[in-house]
Amino acid sequence: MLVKPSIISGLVRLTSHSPSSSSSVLRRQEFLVRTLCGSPIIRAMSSTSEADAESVLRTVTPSLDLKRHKGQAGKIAVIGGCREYTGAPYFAAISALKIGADLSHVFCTKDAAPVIKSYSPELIVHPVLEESYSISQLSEEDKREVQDKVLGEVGKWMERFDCLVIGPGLGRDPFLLECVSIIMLLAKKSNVPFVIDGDGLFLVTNSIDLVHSYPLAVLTPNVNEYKRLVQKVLNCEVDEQNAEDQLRSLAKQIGGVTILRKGKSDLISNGETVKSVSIYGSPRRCGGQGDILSGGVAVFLSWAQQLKSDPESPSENPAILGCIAASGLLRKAASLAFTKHKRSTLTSDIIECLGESLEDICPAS
Ligand SMILES: NC(=O)C1=CN([C@@H]2O[C@H](COP(=O)(O)OP(=O)(O)OC[C@H]3O[C@@H](n4cnc5c(N)ncnc54)[C@H](OP(=O)(O)O)[C@@H]3O)[C@@H](O)[C@H]2O)[C@@H](O)CC1
Ligand SMILES: Nc1ncnc2c1ncn2[C@@H]1O[C@H](COP(=O)(O)OP(=O)(O)OP(=O)(O)O)[C@@H](O)[C@H]1O
Ligand SMILES: [Mg+2]
Repeated sequence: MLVKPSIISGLVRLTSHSPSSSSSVLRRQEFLVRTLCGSPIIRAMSSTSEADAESVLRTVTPSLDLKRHKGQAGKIAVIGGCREYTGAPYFAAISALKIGADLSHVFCTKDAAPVIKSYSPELIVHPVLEESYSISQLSEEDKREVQDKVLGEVGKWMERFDCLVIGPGLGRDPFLLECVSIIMLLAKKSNVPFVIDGDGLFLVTNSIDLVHSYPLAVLTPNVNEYKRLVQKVLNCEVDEQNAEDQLRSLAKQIGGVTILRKGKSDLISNGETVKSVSIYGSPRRCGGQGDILSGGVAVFLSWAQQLKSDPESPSENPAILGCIAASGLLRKAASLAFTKHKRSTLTSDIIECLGESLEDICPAS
């Protein structure tokens, strides 16, 4: 018997939206859903497969080895942080360290730098980005000089980084975004992978060429950011009934970049495969959880890239592995934080649970 997945999802909606599950009709519907979802036909027809996030985490996380030197477990840079937002770049950068990267830099505006530095002495903070208001009195020529200086400051570090996270708390200032566009070109020239999140997605959605066909680009849109991407690139609205196919088309249309669509289940595609991570996280939706994820993707992607030199390494694309690992770990940490803090769970509580959650899957010794 062939049953379309859309019929199944319709049935799931029917049962889950009903006020009571006590009637015999509903019980029959629930039985049908359970039976059909468990059938091999339906499993084979489903275009998405649930990733085994724990096994990916075990595969990509390097063992701690006394022979390794500082930097080998990852050097990450976050490009973000402006007058309004200082939390987002901090969350991304500190999460990278808490997961296991050796060094975490933040390139932010001059106003944001002292604030971010004061959150943590662990981060290396570069107050180099400029917003329009701070250069409004300058001539066009002087503005170009400022831009060159910004690019020089970031460029001299570029080849040392294993991955960039571009966008958490970046803001939308036009002068700043122009500089960040050129930083992306520099990263591509040096083959440095990057994760685009937050306002970085605002920039990329309006200039898709910045990431088009760059295989080392990962986009991590939330619900709003995804909607804007779909509208701009596919020229249509988000289609929840065909979410996996639409995500695959979107990634393909952007030349095979990897997209992690955040939501109740995280969906990941590079235009070919579609994977989901649905393990239970937390019902708290406090701001900043996406920032943890972007820092995590950067670290796990870097580790998965290192594995490529190993002949026994998994054949899966490192960007996909990085997304699966980061999503799985964030969800596990969010769940643990929620058991401890319930309604008062905050992003900082989840960050505190990253170590314990990873330890549970990949013990340090
Ligand atoms: N503690 C912190 O520092 C945190 C900081 N965070 C940082 O916040 C930034 C935005 O991320 P977010 O997640 O609020 O974006 P999202 O859901 O698209 O927007 C919701 C609505 O707001 C609006 N809007 C947004 N930005 C706007 C702007 N600059 N100017 C004008 N409108 C703007 C947007 O409107 P629209 O674009 O649809 O017109 C939408 O309706 C990003 O840098 C993120 O990293 C977060 O990571 C959380 C923790
Ligand atoms: N409805 C949901 N149920 C369970 N988990 C969710 C849900 N929505 C998002 N998440 C989880 O929270 C993480 C962050 O997603 P979210 O959509 O909050 O990002 P964001 O809006 O970019 O966050 P930020 O506030 O950092 O900008 C995702 O990895 C996802 O696993
Ligand atoms: Mg976000």
